[in-house]
Amino acid sequence: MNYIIGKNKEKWGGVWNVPHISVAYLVNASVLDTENRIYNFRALSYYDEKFKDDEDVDPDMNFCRLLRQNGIFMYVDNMVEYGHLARMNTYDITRTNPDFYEIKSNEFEWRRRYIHENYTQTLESGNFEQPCPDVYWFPVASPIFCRHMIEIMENYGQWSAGKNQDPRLEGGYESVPTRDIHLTQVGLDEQWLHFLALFIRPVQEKIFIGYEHDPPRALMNFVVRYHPDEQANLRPHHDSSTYTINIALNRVNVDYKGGGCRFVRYNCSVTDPRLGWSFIHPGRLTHYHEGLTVTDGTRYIMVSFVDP
Ligand SMILES: O=C(O)CCC(=O)C(=O)O
Ligand SMILES: [Fe+2]
Repeated sequence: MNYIIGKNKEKWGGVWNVPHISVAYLVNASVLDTENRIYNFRALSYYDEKFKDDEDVDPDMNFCRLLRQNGIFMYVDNMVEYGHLARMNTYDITRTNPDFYEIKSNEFEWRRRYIHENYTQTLESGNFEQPCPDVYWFPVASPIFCRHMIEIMENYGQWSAGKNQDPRLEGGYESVPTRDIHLTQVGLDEQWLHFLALFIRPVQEKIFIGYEHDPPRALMNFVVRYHPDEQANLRPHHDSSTYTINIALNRVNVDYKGGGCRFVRYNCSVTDPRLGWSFIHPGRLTHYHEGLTVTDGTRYIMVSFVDP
């Protein structure tokens, strides 16, 4: 009912007196006044002497029955936006930043919290900045996205050695290794594919016209950590991707100095990445590129090789 009416508020908006409500309600505190003991607040809907041993009594039914018996009216109201219920059954509180894992089950909240405030407007306008030839740049991740991603990785803590031998890979060998953590290691790989399909694919289709691959595939999704004493840069290479996503998770000249990405063929560097903005560029042939040296602090980026 709420769905149908919600779409036609002018015509159908109102407040209805109803005999039964469930799941979510606003209750005037006086109704639950413990002095009057109409209901026992301790067990709210369950408590009723008569049914206290009956496990089959539905809590909603019993609660509403008690209200009716005591002459307390119940209403459904679609005139005011009170919010909505998040799904909690998928929520895994053993994770660092469990909200971040909820992109599929609580997409509405996820989007509001983790997507950059200018993402939609940029996508709709179709005006994407192009700092180097066929390297485009767009806002996608909110500052909280960036912080939560770094926290998830640092909390997990098992950064790779940045060596050629890499037991996480099928062949056991990475020719251009970074010090990184893969999303599979923190249980975010499925969520990431959803993120690519929802938020990256529409941008890609507007920029590289005629390439349509739905849903996008990606096996290599990882956060790189650059630090002068660890890995400070990345030598020129191609990515094993049709296109690559590279999101800046922290701020140049605030969190680190130096860094950035240079495209060798065009002798073009982007040295002023913006927090939560992503590059999108072809992975092979023309876009031979390198990670420039970080001279101070720690630089974090989220990289994804899409359609390998
Ligand atoms: O440091 C950068 O921005 C480049 C990273 C990169 O090319 C990669 O991880 O494949
Ligand atoms: Fe790369």
